[in-house]
Amino acid sequence: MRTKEQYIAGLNKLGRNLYYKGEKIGRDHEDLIPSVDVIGATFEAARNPEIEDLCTAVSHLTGDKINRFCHVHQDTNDLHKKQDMTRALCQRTGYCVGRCMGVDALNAINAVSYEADRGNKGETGYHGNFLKWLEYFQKNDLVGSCAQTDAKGERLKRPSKQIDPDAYLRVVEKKRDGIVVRGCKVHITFAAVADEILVLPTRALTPEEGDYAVAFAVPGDHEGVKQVVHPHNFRKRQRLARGFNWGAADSYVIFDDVLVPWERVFLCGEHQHGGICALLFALFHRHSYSGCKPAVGDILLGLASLVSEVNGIEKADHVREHLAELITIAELGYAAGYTASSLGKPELFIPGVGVRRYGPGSYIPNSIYANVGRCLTGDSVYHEQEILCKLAGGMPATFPFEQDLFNEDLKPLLDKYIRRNPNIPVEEQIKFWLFFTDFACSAAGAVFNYAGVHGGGSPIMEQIAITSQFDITSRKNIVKRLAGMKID
Ligand SMILES: Cc1cc2nc3c(=O)[nH]c(=O)nc-3n(C[C@H](O)[C@H](O)[C@H](O)COP(=O)(O)OP(=O)(O)OC[C@H]3O[C@@H](n4cnc5c(N)ncnc54)[C@H](O)[C@@H]3O)c2cc1C
Repeated sequence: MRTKEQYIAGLNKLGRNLYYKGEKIGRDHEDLIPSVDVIGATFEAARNPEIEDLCTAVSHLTGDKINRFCHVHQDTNDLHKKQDMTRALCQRTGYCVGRCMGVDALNAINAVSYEADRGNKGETGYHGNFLKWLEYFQKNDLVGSCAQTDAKGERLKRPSKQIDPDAYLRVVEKKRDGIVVRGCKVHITFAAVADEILVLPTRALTPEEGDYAVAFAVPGDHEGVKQVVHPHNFRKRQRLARGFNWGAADSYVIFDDVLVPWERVFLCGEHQHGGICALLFALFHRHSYSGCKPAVGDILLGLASLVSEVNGIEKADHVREHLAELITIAELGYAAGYTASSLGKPELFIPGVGVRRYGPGSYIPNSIYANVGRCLTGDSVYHEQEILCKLAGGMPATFPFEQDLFNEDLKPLLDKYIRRNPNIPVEEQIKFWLFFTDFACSAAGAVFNYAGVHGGGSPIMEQIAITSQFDITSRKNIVKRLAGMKID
């Protein structure tokens, strides 16, 4: 396994294909440092005796000890550990830990490449390609990002009905040495600081949309790949350092006629498997959300509880109600993920087919529970913010800048007027309000809320997943029986 320093050294060897504010930048740009530190924390955790059991696994390919973010889940215990690792690391860094997109994508592709080869009666070698790539990925302890979301053009039109056929990434040419792909994947988190980008389809596809059914992996700086990067960082600090300086960076990843060698192609043309790959990545990712969202819930609860203390209102009745609500959302999200892990099997619900054994025996979380947890917690994001806003009052919106807090003319006056609870030193109150502002009332804070609602799919997508596979008929029959009605 690599150290954080080795990861950074690897990043700095990548070619300059990142565009930011009109310039080409290196991966050592100062606005990417918080993102690098977040991913760096996943390397440190794998070597930390306190948490290494959660953060490492034994490779089913080589028997080597590997970072859990590179692992294919072999049993329900692996699913539980991924969920708990995600919660623990998000608590440590203060928000998204970034490496789950890669592990979720590789687990989806592992199963889909196997099934596609089986469907093709062994005429394709997708799974062999994938396992070879996976061994390289695990041995070198690489960081993967997942590029699923396409530009998508007109929302109500399918890929094949778009005016611009490149609105969804597609294969434009098949050559002897590889495939040529064109398109743009948007909002790709941490792609700028990842070693590898795993690409897979966004949606269900029809037989004439085989060119869109493509999955592959390329290095982050692969020839023809351009990334337009948007970092989300907190306001810079000079004097009052945070416990962890969290940040993220999302990219528009443009594939400008990119040649992908055949050995890195894991699916190419099988439209049903393309749709299943989209669904399966979303499922693994919604399961990861049952780890990260409860961690964000832990931070929201800490903020709500501390802000009540700082404001001296902790004994007020409405505070108890709000704290109970925050705990309920986070813990129900966790419980749903826990159940999804416990009920995990090498099985998948396939729309129009039903539940069937899927993949080479690796474990897939239960889809109903992964989806209901994600739906509940994603839909609660702005309600949680409303609770924080009600408890905080207006302070986070107008809190003075750090330079003013330390200005010698102003410091005694600001200390005097910022102080609320006499039992908490004013310096502690200042640090608290600065962090509260970062988290709940900043540009980066606003981005997290969008990520909380849409990451892993908008709530409507979970509602479709839930209602399309839940046995609603049997519930109608319960009522019919109780009501004395005829059951068909
Ligand atoms: C901060 C952030 C990080 C992300 N990270 C990643 C990542 O790492 N990798 C990745 O692949 N993706 C990532 N995503 C993308 C995320 O999965 C998408 O935002 C989500 O799936 C919604 O897609 P969209 O943004 O294109 O929304 P849109 O599809 O534009 O949705 C906008 C509205 O249109 C509606 N709509 C869309 N299509 C239809 C339709 N056919 N019929 C009816 N209504 C429709 C939607 O319900 C919604 O109300 C990230 C998103 C965010 C915000």
